[in-house]
Amino acid sequence: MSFLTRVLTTACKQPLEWERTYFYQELFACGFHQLPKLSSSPSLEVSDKSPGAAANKAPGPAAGSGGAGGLLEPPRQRLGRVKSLQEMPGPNTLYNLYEFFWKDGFGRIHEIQQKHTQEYGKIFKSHFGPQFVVSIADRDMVAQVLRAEGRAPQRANMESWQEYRDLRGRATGLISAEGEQWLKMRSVLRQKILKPQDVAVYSGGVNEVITDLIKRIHTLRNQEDDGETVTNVNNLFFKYSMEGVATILYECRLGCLENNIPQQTVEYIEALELMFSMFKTTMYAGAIPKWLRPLIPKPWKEFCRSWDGLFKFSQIHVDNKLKAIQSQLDQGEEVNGGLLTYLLVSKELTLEEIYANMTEMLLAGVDTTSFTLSWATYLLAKHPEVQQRVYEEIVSNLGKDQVPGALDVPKLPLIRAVLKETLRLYPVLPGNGRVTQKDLIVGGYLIPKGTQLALCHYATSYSEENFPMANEFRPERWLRKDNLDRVDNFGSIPFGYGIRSCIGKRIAELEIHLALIQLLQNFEIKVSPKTEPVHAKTHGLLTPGDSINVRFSDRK
Ligand code: HEM
Repeated sequence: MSFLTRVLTTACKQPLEWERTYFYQELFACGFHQLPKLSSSPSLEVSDKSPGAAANKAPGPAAGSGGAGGLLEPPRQRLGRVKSLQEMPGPNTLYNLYEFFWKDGFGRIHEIQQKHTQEYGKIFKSHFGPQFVVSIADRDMVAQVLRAEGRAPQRANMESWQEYRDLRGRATGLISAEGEQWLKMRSVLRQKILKPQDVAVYSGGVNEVITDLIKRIHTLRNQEDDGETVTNVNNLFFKYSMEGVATILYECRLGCLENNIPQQTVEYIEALELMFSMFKTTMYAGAIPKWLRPLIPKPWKEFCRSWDGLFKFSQIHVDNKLKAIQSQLDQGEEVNGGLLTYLLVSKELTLEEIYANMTEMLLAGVDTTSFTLSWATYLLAKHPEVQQRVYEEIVSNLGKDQVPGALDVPKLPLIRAVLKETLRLYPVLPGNGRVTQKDLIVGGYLIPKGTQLALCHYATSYSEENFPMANEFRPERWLRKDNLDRVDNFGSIPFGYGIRSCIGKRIAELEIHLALIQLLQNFEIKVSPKTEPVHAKTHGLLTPGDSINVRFSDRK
């Protein structure tokens, strides 16, 4: 999902102006109403908190109900002087070019966020040649920006994605669409996968995939001398995530966890790898104007080749489903199924839109989930005492063998806390982007409409103000002491927030929670002597920089 990093480097673009009618409706649907009710503030669009001040409060929902459209002028006497972008600190262009192109900054975007926050404060500007980005690394300011969003927020300039789709006559999916087009698709898809109860029906299918995952672990560890180690566990979780998400999206099995993976699936994986391997080339290519493509054709050609592969794969599976539905209808049978069946039968989206959304959701759903599972496994192996507590919680609620369903997960707050803490320490998307759709005053600066914002989630996740002992793995910090206790925190919003947040959040949670529960029921996960401390690197997403090798010892 290299769209994130494109966000960080693409140019400002003038967006459309939107009203904000559906914002809270969607916000509540996303379950984010549990976020802290925070202090009152003159309006949603303004915050008088200086960047350096302690971040304990963010503008509250009530404040957000203020009108549609442009900047609500703050009472000047409260805000003091509103500063211009010229006055905002930040690294200069030359330094950025040196850092990114010479010192391989693209692999360290997460660390650079932290470094720049320390050097320039919680709001700073950066230039990448002609491109201009305002970075925000403060949880209150992030909250302010996201809560002020209109009805169709613009994530970033997705020009190259759009160009490919125009070239091939393809539709846009949720990730690449904007404006009314995005709103239409989002309102269809959100009805089917945005709430925990929507995805609970997929527990059975996901559990079948987990059975195969466990079989695969047995096969892999038997190939090792110690009979326990699985090297580069991310390879395994990649296959699990792909199989799991395809079970939900395509309503079929792909065979990723078999010894011999079907050719079609192998080709898809190659296309996906190509998409990621060319991440850096694409970044460099972003700076190359179109007229130079005849001279430097490779990045654009590879980009198109990879998208061709991804679209082809989705199209095959969507068409298969369509044929199956048609034959059921021809025989007068009732048609039942999941998301894809619903989309094909209801015709709320065109066939091209269905291809595009299936392609983009699969792209968004595989690596994100597998990296998170890899990190969670790594952290549990490194913290046996935490693992033991989680295991005891599972055994006392479900026993050693009971296969969990989605409805069991709320009984296991620690497993949920493990996922939240994993995503705090390793947010798969270390930052996110927005293009402002109206003038805003943030951190005392006037940010004009059309400015590219980078929301620095990695930096806020590691801020001691937001999370005491931030470098430590402490899942308990996410446990609620009582019903009134609020543990959600804008410092860590790994799935984003509000109307344009991750639509696959509930799918990812289902896949990860159920897999972790069954893994712990079956195995004690231990660090392998083959594993050095693993550091994160940015490669489009925040990925493990080295192989994670773990031992899966049978539970006695
Ligand atoms: C641990 C796993 C995952 C993480 C951490 C994650 C995180 C994110 C984030 C941060 C965004 C951007 C939100 C924003 O701009 O505010 C996003 C968008 C998106 N994600 Fe996920 N994601 C995960 C899994 C999935 C899965 C499993 C799917 C699909 C089945 C998926 C589909 C999408 C789509 C389609 C979007 C674009 C939504 C839109 O623009 O309306 N994601 N994700």
